[in-house]
Amino acid sequence: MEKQIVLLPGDGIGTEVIKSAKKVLEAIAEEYHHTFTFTVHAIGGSAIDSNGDPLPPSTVEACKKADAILLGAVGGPKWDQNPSHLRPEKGLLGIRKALDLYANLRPVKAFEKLLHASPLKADRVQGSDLLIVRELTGGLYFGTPSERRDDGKSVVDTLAYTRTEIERIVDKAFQCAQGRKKHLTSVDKANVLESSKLWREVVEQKKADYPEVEVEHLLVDAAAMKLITNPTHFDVIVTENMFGDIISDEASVLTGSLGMLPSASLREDGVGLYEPVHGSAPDIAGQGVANPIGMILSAAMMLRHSFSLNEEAEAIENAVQSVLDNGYHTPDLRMHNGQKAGTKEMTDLIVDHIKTASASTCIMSCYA
Ligand SMILES: NC(=O)C1=CN([C@@H]2O[C@H](COP(=O)(O)OP(=O)(O)OC[C@H]3O[C@@H](n4cnc5c(N)ncnc54)[C@H](O)[C@@H]3O)[C@@H](O)[C@H]2O)C=CC1
Ligand SMILES: CC(C)CC(=O)C(=O)O
Ligand SMILES: [Mg+2]
Repeated sequence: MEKQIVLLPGDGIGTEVIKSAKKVLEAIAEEYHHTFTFTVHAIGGSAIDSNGDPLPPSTVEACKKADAILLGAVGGPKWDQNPSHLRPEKGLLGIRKALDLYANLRPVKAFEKLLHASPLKADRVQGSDLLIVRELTGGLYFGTPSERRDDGKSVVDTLAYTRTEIERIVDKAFQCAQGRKKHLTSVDKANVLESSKLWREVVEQKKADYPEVEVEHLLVDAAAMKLITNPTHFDVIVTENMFGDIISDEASVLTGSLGMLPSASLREDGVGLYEPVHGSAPDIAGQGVANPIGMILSAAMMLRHSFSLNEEAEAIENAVQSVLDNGYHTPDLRMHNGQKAGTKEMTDLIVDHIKTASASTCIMSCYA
């Protein structure tokens, strides 16, 4: 298979972990006989520095032509005081909107070996396996007006959704639930917000189209509490943009680190951008210690969702699992035992495992 992949490293640890994903994909290409061609384009703070624009038109054009996109992370203190239109985050929001990537899938799975890396009690975390389906192109991050008023004495942000925008993300979540444990939790603030009342109405209406899926509604404050007190209660969670942003960082605590979580941002036709859930982590950038697993698992999601390469995606996931099972982990995972590894070492261990596993599969099939 031949595929064109656009890499958007961005800023901070984004530039470090994207190298890991590329290395892993190169190993997959070699072992499974695919041709992946990578081109690098600017986004975020580094694009402000190079092009005076957090999302240069050339980046958007390249992304539109690509078979899939991998993004590291954007942002950093250097650009924090910039005016809103020159913030790195505008680049990320801009590419999501430009490609209509409305469905953000954020799987959260507690690895057995890392149960003690979570500050939560291991017996609570054990067996956690949930999927957050976050609406990604509407809500507060995109509403207008969003501005200071009265010489800075007041301010307004706007939370707007159309029924159609809610319907398509709710449909996506029901479809995900159908392929999993058939339990859907819709998270909103329908006791206060009009937008949430419409959200709940749409979920109730869509229920009839997916009779096998059990549906519940939770208010976001209670959902945040239940997510860490009873995480195995959840299968698929569907929620609007900002609630999804917040509860997914919270859910990462189940895995031991924000650096573990991957994501896929999808358009209706399957076009996708894949990125870890974390940001540019300025506190550890440049030290070679960033956890590459969220980024590497995002590359696996790319293989599965954009290229239908399920076996190859599984090869990456199995390699990650094995390296963790062998006791290796980056320093963000607070473990009492095991072997600490940096970004490059973790990546090389994962690559080695992919190569060894593929070689042994070949030997077994040759003798079969
Ligand atoms: N998708 C994106 O590009 C995102 C960008 N940001 C931006 O990133 C910058 C920093 O934001 P923060 O609030 O600090 O969030 P962050 O996600 O960058 O970091 C939060 C904490 O988690 C740790 N962490 C995150 N990823 C890690 C990894 N792979 N390995 C080890 N530790 C990891 C960091 O060291 C930090 O202590 C800001 O400019 C923000 O706007 C934030 C979230 C998402
Ligand atoms: C620019 C932010 C909305 C990025 C973020 O925190 C996210 O998508 O998780
Ligand atoms: Mg976030």
